Amino acid sequence: MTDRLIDPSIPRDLHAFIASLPKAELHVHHVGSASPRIVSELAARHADSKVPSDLEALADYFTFTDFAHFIEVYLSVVDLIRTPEDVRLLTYEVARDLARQQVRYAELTITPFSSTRRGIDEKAFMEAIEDARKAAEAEFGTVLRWCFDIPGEAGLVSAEETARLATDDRLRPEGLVSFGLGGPEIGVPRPQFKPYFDRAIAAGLRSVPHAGETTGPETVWDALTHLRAERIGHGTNSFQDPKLLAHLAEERIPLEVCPTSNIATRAVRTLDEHPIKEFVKAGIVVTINSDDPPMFGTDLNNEYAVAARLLDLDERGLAELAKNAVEASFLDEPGKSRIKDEIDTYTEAWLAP
Ligand SMILES: O=C(O)c1cccc(C(=O)CC[C@H]2O[C@@H](n3cnc4c(=O)[nH]cnc43)[C@H](O)[C@@H]2O)c1
Ligand SMILES: [Zn+2]
Repeated sequence: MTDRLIDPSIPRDLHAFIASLPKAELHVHHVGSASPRIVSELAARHADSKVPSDLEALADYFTFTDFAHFIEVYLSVVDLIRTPEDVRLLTYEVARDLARQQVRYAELTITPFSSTRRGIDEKAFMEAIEDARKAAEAEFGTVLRWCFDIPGEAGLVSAEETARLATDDRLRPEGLVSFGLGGPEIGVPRPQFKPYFDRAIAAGLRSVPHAGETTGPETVWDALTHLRAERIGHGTNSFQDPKLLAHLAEERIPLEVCPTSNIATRAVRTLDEHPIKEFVKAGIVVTINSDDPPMFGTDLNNEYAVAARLLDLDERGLAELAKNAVEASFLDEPGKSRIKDEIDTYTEAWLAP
């Protein structure tokens, strides 16, 4: 972690514990993980883009007035990814950044529609992500899996295309495990996506839509009822509905909580007002994630430090949080046990006198 991200209210040794803690990341976007170095390299390569290539200007560019502004900026970065080699490089570098943070397993949300509609060949796109996935696992030991998400605001044409790319046996990549729904929620009702989620689920994919990030608890109910969500992306506004909190806890539907993202997109005013504490109090399985880390000036380690502060966690509490993510993942049982054992061994060794 860079010094810029060190929270002075957290003891330095807790930061050190987090930095080496084996972790799983369940909610992180492909393009949203492009490091400033990659964005600046691509922006310099494509001079017609409005994305600045200067690192300082980039920090300003990644300051958002609201969620709509965030999506506008996000799409300008999408515009920089123009060839299968850009896709491969981005994916491989994202894996490197995850590995540096001791992330053993990550489910990366990819929006293939945004790339194919911009002219990248669909087969070449799949080959690029798979090639990077295999290289990353061999070289860094980080296991990557994919979630293909519908960019809801782009309409049902994007839903159809995403469902096709996710379920066509000639295209569907080996690493694909789940199906999601992203983008703005306002004016994009969840129920209209039911047929596409039905197809994805029938093809063996797991359902992980974003919901309750920028709209209320009714969107989370819709995601559960119509899209058969097994985890909820964000779910932030669930706190407004005690019945929903009880349901999420009872059914053990994990929330993919991304605290800094919620502040950066102005979905929540301040970290101290974040409802994560209410989720834990309600008995919900909380997982900690980074969403679009460089765009939000964060990384997964920093999100764990934020959680430690907001939930008043020590090393054992942080280890439990890390195990929640492993348990809520779509990794197979032996894979889950391996990472959970590694977390326990690491924690006990750290705490040994
Ligand atoms: O690609 C297009 O042409 C396009 C056209 C219209 C709308 C869209 C989108 O809305 C793309 C949204 C994009 O945002 C990603 N994302 C990243 N972080 C988040 C988040 O915290 N909440 C929701 N969406 C997020 C998402 O994966 C989509 O790729 C695209
Ligand atoms: Zn997200």
